[in-house]
Amino acid sequence: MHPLSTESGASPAPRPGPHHTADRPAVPARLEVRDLSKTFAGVTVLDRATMSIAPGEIHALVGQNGSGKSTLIKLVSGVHRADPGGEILVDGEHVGPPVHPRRLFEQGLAFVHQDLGLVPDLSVRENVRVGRHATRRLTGWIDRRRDREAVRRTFEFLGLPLDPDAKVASLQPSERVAVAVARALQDREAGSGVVVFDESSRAIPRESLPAFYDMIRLLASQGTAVLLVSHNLKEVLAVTHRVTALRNGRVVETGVPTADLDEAALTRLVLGREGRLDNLVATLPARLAPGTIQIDGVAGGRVRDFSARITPGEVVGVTGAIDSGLPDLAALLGAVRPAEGRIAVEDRPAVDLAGAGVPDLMAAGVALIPQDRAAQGLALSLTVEENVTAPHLMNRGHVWWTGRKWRHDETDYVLDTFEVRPRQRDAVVATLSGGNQQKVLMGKWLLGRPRLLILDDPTQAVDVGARSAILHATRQAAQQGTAVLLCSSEVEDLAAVCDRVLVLVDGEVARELVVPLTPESILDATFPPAAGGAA
Ligand SMILES: Nc1ncnc2c1ncn2[C@@H]1O[C@H](COP(=O)(O)OP(=O)(O)OP(=O)(O)O)[C@@H](O)[C@H]1O
Repeated sequence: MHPLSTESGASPAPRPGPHHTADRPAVPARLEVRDLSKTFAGVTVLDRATMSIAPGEIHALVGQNGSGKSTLIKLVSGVHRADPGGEILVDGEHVGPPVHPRRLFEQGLAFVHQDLGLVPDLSVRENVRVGRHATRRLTGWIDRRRDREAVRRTFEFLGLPLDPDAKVASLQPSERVAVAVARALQDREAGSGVVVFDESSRAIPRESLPAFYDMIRLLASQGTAVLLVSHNLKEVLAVTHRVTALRNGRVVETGVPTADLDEAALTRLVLGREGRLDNLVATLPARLAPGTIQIDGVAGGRVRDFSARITPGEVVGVTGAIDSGLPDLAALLGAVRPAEGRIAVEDRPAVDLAGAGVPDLMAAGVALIPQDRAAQGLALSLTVEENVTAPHLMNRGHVWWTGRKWRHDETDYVLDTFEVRPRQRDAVVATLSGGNQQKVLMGKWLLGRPRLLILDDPTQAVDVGARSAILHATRQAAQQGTAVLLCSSEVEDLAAVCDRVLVLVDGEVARELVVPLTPESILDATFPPAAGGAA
């Protein structure tokens, strides 16, 4: 088995202990939610959700973008107040709603969000103990020695020998997750509590995932319950014991044993229909158009020298390990980060990235669909229609009027192509779920028919159905003459849509793969087995 494949972290966790036996009283669920509902402005987005998790269980919460997963988590964590009528119990004790953060802490409910909420410049000790520092009795000063001891004990329990004085910025991604977990679980007995990982694995590169899964299994083996919110169906199948699926705000199935599911069955559970990821290179073959896009000598961050030649109509993938420069590349090419290098689009004058900004690239026909959609891609306080049509007003509108029909039509096209939910042109983007925001962003840039489209991990945070729609739209954009550069570590995505894949090593293109591509061939070229050393 490949040391870095998802399977390397994939042996299922031991099953949690039985809920009750003939000679022992029934053990209450570690976490139980009963009939939790949430209504925003008259719209019920979660409707009487009920589920329970046993001590020692790893439970998955799955569902399409906008199905209500985050809303359910936010009701349990007290970020949102549930509609009247529901109940949250931990170890059989009522904890809300309303939920008080202090009560959650006492009951051992801990939440690890995708961004982890750590301060990179502070030490492990400072991050873990913030708000809970031990103080000296007489002076009230922070007692670093006691803090350090408390942190060391917590890491012992997690099986990780982390130095409490190390800066968080210097840690591996999986170690950072451990710091977030340690902060959540400190001062608590081993085996107690519930840890909710809300799409946390998105913060972790592929090569560090096995270590993260091992930590989850260790927590569960000690009796802690784990709730894993995830769009990654392979991860759900590999790591969890049971699954709860939400669809349109309702629990459609709960407590389904993962052992009874395969990827197709889990996809049906999420989507309510089949959702196979086709090989789009075969179904939508390349239609190369005349012209060339030449990228030369791009450098910045860990990227030392990236050059590529792309033909309009071609989808070229770029991949690499976390330290290859891949995470920096799209932002450099899109002039979002300071960069050197040049991009020449067909016969237009080359854009010098050293002096260029986003408007220069847009004028040259280059569009970047960034990862950080809130900071770089979307105006969160505007509506879907305003976001989708804003970049095109100058082309489609008129000096005196902006036109309404084309704006409605193009917004409807995006809403339908990507199945954005809710399907409302006037929905404020901030109120959409994360995955639905991603779909709006993709549609917004595809409508502009760019000459070069740079995609930065476009399927992160999207459900299995939207992922297929996004990859389909990518291939279609290429067929209409756009040159596409897809920067991604998702080997299934790359294999499904790319005509070629460039592999970055140490900031330079080290290998080039051509069709036929498979996830395995891309993985092997990215992490050659001889290199070994899985995390
Ligand atoms: N503050 C809010 N105001 C109005 N509607 C909201 C608000 N927060 C969430 N919603 C709506 O509630 C629904 C459920 O959103 P939620 O974020 O729970 O989905 P999700 O399953 O977590 O999606 P994703 O997988 O994309 O993160 C969506 O239709 C969303 O637009």
